[in-house]
Amino acid sequence: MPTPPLSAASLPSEDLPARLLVKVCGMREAASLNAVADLEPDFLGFIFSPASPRYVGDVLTPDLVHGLPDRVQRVGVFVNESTAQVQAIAFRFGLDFVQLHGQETPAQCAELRATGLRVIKAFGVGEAFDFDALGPYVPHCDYFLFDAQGPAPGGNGRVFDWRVLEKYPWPVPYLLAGGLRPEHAAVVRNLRLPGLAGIDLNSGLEIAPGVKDPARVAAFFDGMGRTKAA
Ligand SMILES: O=C(O)c1ccccc1N[C@@H]1O[C@H](COP(=O)(O)O)[C@@H](O)[C@H]1O
Repeated sequence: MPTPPLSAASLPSEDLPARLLVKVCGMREAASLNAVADLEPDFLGFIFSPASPRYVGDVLTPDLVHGLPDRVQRVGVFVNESTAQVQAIAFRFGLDFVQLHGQETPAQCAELRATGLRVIKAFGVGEAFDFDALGPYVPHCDYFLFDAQGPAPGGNGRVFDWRVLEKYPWPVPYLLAGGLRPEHAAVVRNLRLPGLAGIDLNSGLEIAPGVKDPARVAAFFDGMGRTKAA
C-alpha cells in the first residue's frame, strides 16, 4: 500500500485554510450517497463520463441529487463534453459546480460560468508541472484541482508528490486529489501549501467503483479532525 508522499512537517509554513473543504466524489447509488451525505462533506461529486467505472449511468437519478441537504454543493465531473451537454445535465441534476477533467479550454470554462455554473478545472500534475500554463484559466475558474497523472483522466488512485504545489503562484484556490486514503488523513490535517482550499476523496474510500464505504469516509474525517459544521 503506498504511503503518503511526504510528511506535513517537511512542507513550508503558509497560512492554513481555516477549515479544509472536503469533496467526496464518484457517488451514485442511494445507500452510500445518503450515508456519506450524513457525514456532511462540503461537496459531493458525480461522474458523468461514460468511460469511467464510476459513471452514474441510470443508477443515479436526479431526485437523489435534488434530495441532498442544501449545505452540500453538487459537482458533476465531465471529460471533454460539449458545453450544451454539460449544461443540460447540470440543469437536470441541479448541479452547482462542474469539474472538467479533459482538454477543456479557458473559453469553455468561461462559457459554462456564464450559464451560472461554478467551474473546477482539473490538471494532472507531474514532476515538471508548468504553472504558467494555467494563466489563461485563472479568470474563468472558481477552483483548480490537482490530481496525479495516469492512464485515465481521473480516478487512477495515484498519489503525486505534493511538494510540486509549494510553487503554486495563482490566486485561484485549489483542491488536492489523487489516491487519498484514510492513512493520509493525519498528514492532510496539517498540510500547509499556498492556495490549498480542500481535498477530494474518491477511489481510496470505496468498496467497489462508485460505492463508497461510509466507514472509511468517516475514518478519514476523524483522522483529519473534522467535525460537523456548527
Ligand atoms: O473517478 C473517476 O472514475 C474519474 C473519471 C474521470 C474523471 C475524473 C474522475 N475522478 C476524479 O479523479 C480524481 C482523483 O481520484 P482518485 O482519488 O485518484 O480515485 C478526483 O478528483 C475524482 O473526482
